[in-house]
Amino acid sequence: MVWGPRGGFVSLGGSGVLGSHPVIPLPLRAPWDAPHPLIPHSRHGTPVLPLLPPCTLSPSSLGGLPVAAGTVLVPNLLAAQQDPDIWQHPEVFLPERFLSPGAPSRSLLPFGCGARSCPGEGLARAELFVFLGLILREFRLVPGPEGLPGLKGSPGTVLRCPPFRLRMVPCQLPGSS
Ligand code: HEM
Repeated sequence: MVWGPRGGFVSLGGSGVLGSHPVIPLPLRAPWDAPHPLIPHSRHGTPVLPLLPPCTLSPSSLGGLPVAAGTVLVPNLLAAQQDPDIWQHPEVFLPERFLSPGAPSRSLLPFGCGARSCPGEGLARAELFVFLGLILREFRLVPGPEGLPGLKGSPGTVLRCPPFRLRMVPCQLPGSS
């Protein structure tokens, strides 16, 4: 999440763009002039849960193909979010991709979709916004000598970011002494 547009850093510490209240209110907008585009992107490209195996309870169809009851389907969210037909340069951290009017935001599926989509999505988004906002406001994030890890993630049941070192330098907010 410390990757900034085009591989640089996101660092808002000390800029005052996120206000100075102890708690960042949700309606507050990020400096890219749209509601926190970092949040969709923080899950874009590398969804936390890349593979989910639901099972059909009754006969159905998918893309015109019949699916028998009891079939285990494995939708690949990772592949969907890296589909080059929908996303330009899906491997690159580009939060501004969500700002343009025609942005394919509905193709972003970190929380799944349909009847079984994640019921915790609202809470997760709110938490991400508040905690990420606070961290970015209060600290300047400086990478260790090894630099930042790539954006691919370590495969497993959940897709994890490989370990890396980061220094969190407290920032002086404008107006505070
Ligand atoms: C960044 C955080 C989170 C991510 C990326 C995430 C992602 C997902 C995904 C992809 C699914 C499967 C959706 C599907 O099958 O189509 C799911 C299901 C679920 N999530 Fe989350 N989730 C997050 C946070 C949470 C939180 C905070 C809660 C609860 C407070 C939660 C509760 C659930 C539950 C109960 C299900 C199962 C829904 C069902 O099978 O009907 N999740 N989540």
